[in-house]
Amino acid sequence: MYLKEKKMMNVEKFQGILPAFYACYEDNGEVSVERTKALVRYFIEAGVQGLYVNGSSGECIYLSVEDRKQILEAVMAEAKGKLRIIAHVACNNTKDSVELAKHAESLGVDAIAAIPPIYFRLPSYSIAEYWNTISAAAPNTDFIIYNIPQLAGVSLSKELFMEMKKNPRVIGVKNSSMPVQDIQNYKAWGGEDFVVFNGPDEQFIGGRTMGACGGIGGTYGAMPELFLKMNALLKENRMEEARKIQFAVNEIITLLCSGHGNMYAMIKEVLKLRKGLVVGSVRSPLSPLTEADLEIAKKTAKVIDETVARFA
Ligand SMILES: CC(=O)N[C@H](C=O)[C@@H](O)[C@H](O)[C@H](O)CO
Ligand SMILES: CC(=O)C(=O)O
Repeated sequence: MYLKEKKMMNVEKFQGILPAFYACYEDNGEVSVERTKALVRYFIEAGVQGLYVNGSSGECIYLSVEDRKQILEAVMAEAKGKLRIIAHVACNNTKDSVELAKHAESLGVDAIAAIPPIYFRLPSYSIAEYWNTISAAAPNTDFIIYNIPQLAGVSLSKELFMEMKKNPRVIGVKNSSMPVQDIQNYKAWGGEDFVVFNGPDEQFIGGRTMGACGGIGGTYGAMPELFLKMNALLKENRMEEARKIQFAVNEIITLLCSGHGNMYAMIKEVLKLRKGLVVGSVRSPLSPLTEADLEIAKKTAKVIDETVARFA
């Protein structure tokens, strides 16, 4: 008798809490390798399952191809073998995206991901061709579709989904649309081992309940303890307790968004206050914090600490 090695299911492999990684800058605004590595170490210590690198929260839209390579290299240097790494590689033109896809594969990431091309409203077949060309540039790496219609201006229709399903490397969708039913649909169309991540942090428990195996989120980094706790409670079917945390988290997200400066600048300040991590501010045209925002950051950090002490 022999033991046949069981291949790990994708829904197991990508289970859990995968914070969207933030761009880390020097004080002069250039990408910081050291600060990037320090942020990775923070996430490892926090006990998250993986990271989503160079996505919306990573300010990908304002980074150069070189910046993005540098960030991913720094992340992989710290995280390889310790965290699942999904590299978002879309650049709004096929050529640069292909370059980043090849680069990501060469570093051994667990998956690549891409938004659709923005600005011009392209037909579905152009979007499919864009994604498939990117995927073909990383032929040994799984591909995840990033559906974020409110920002990208395109939503992942059934037609486009079915076209993409023909590509065997397409294993999942990171779904940031607001209807949680989209998650149910992608699961139903994708099949048992199709991975769907919840996008909107404000409805994490909703997305998980509708079939998401995990979440990728822009605010997880400010309070990973709370998302990890919600996920653990959901696994034990302790919905009432998870809901209490979700409601508290949503108040925190409202605070994070209440400054004059951009939410990611607020989160980075909160990281400094809570954990002593210095990762710089945000890149223009995103606005940095004002003096008055610093007070909001202090209040938010305090609320997070109190909420963690209460629930996690
Ligand atoms: C639109 C957007 O950026 N969505 C992110 C990813 O799905 C979320 O993680 C948000 O950052 C979060 O829900 C805060 O609104
Ligand atoms: C999830 C998210 O916010 C990102 O794409 O970075």
